[in-house]
Amino acid sequence: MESKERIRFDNVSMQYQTPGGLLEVVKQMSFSVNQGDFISLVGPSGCGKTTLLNMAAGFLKPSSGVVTLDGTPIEGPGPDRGVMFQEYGVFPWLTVEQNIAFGLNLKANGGRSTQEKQAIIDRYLELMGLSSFRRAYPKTLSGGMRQRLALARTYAVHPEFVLMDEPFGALDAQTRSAMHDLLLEVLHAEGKTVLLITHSVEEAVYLSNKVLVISARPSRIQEVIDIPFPYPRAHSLQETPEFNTLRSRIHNLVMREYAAQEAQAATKMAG
Ligand SMILES: Nc1ncnc2c1ncn2[C@@H]1O[C@H](COP(=O)(O)OP(=O)(O)OP(=O)(O)O)[C@@H](O)[C@H]1O
Repeated sequence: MESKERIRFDNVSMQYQTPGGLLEVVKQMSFSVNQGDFISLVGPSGCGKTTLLNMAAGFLKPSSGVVTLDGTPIEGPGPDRGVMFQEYGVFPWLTVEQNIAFGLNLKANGGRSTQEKQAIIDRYLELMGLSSFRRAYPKTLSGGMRQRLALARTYAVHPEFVLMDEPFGALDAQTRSAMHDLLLEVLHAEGKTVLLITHSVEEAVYLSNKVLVISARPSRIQEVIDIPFPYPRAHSLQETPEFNTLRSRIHNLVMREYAAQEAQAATKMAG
């Protein structure tokens, strides 16, 4: 059964004004994000993935076309959409606990009593294994712990949508893998809808129910690949032939687009 459409990119194009002229980044792209989807965007560097995420977040408007949420054009950011960027997105001047509390104390997320807020903070401290570091400052934490704190901050305000731009890129393989499972656990418990940008095809296949391969610029959707594995998922999935078949299929598609983008860049240099 197809679930309800929530976010829709409808014939979206984006051009940026650059010193070298108008750069056509996204071209007439249409796709939907349904309730409960975990969609990964993969594609060559500079193909416009962050641009698309920023449109869903409400930080950017398309040059033409429209991005809607439940049928209404997105006009700006909102507490229903939690955004997590590559940089960890934690405030160095606040303690772990204050970082998690930050979003909860914003007016847009108002309406909760002090006890309710404390219960949410305690729950995420516990879930992310940060309880004994509640009064620590981010600089005293490891990369993985800072990443968990960033996730806790994003989740604490209970956004319906989690929009993530390469959130695990800087982590070592083990921490990354632990973060994947933690993410799947929280999503399973709280039923969120996710858009993730990643350069790791493996990560995309392991986490998503759908992978969008974005083409070289001007970008279109090259292919939408359904990932049929049921949730909850376990690491052993990554050892199966089915997983590897999908991984190499998507990898080949992405490599082709990387090559196309490189060729474009080379032509430009030569011209
Ligand atoms: N505000 C801007 N002004 C001009 N050009 C921009 C602007 N923002 C992005 N670009 C350009 O648009 C293209 C797409 O950028 P975007 O960050 O969306 O790509 P991306 O697919 O997320 O890249 P990466 O995988 O490297 O993070 C890039 O060539 C970038 O330099």
